[in-house]
Amino acid sequence: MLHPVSSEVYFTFNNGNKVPAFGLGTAAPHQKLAETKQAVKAAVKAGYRHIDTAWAYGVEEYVGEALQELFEEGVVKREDLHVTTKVWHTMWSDANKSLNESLHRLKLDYVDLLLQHWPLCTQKIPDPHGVDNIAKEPVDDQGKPLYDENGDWIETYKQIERIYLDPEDTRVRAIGVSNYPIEYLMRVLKECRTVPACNQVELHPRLPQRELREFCNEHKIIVTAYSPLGGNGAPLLDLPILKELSEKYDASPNDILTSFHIRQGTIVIPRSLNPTRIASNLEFVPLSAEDVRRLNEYGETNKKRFINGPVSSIIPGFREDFLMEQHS
Ligand SMILES: NC(=O)C1=CN([C@@H]2O[C@H](COP(=O)(O)OP(=O)(O)OC[C@H]3O[C@@H](n4cnc5c(N)ncnc54)[C@H](OP(=O)(O)O)[C@@H]3O)[C@@H](O)[C@H]2O)C=CC1
Ligand SMILES: O=C1O[C@H](CO)[C@@H](O)[C@@H]1O
Repeated sequence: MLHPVSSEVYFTFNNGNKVPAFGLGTAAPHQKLAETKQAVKAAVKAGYRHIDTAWAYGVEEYVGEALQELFEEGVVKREDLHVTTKVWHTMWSDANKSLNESLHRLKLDYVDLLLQHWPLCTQKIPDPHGVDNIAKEPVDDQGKPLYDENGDWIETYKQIERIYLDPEDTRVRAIGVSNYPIEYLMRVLKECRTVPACNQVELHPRLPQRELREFCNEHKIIVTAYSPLGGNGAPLLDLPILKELSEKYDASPNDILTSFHIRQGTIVIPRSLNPTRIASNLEFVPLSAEDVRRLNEYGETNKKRFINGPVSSIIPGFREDFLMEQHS
């Protein structure tokens, strides 16, 4: 039986919109932001139809240049692409402004999915190295996070929802959240009209997030796995269980890690700036249910959250992991 390549697998959001299960992540290292343009072009030419980006990555202009050239070259039409962007926590009270800045840089008049990037409200602190000269992770001289004490994290989702529900506003096709724990999702389900289409969270064999995935599945919120390879340098590629499964299925560790998500109905958005890697990691590996279970079970005793820090450590789940890392 022929298996589809990962870029041919589509899921359906709770609003009926289709979304490619496999996408390209674009959170490039600070010194390589401009390389995002060639990465996006290589990905779309290789068959990717889902680009994940964000106001905070500082790459939207490069993504926009790539998309404009791909449209002009006839490689792909806008309607055949899914583009996600996100509202950062320094812009917690300015979702509309953030969206407009993203659309301008992306050279698009709509995005397929707008996410609240973090359920946090932080202060706008000047930083020449930040996006729009605003510090990405504002902290004081002692490293203490500078939250906006007037802020309520749900306000950002409510602003995004107002944009989405306005029949005159065509800038957003679906809305969702990122880095939301169950407790925060429950508050949104109680206080808001729109069930998030997606919750984008760190997800991989060292952080399987079983309870969160079950909650999201129960409420028809599609989970998107970020940092599926473990972030910079892809530390997860060296897991012993991956070497075993790579041999068993005659597939690369990358393809095992991404297929693991698609097999369980999770969107996955690996990042690479390497055109050869981008073009080569599209094989969908038909992992058995037992091997999917084993990969999820691995994290029960080998837990590791790669994306965390002082600013995110007030979020349930992140807090415990941050303290554990501090004392390990
Ligand atoms: N919502 C949120 O808060 C977050 C969202 N994200 C999203 O998820 C995406 C993916 O997560 P991210 O943390 O970027 O990282 P990934 O887990 O996707 O890993 C990317 C890294 O893996 C490397 N890599 C890929 N393949 C190989 C290989 N075969 N051998 C060696 N190294 C390899 C890449 O290097 P190279 O470029 O050289 O291939 C890069 O350094 C992000 O880009 C972003 O879009 C990420 C974090 C948080
Ligand atoms: O989306 C994001 O990407 C970076 C790390 O890759 C993280 O800080 C942010 O949440």
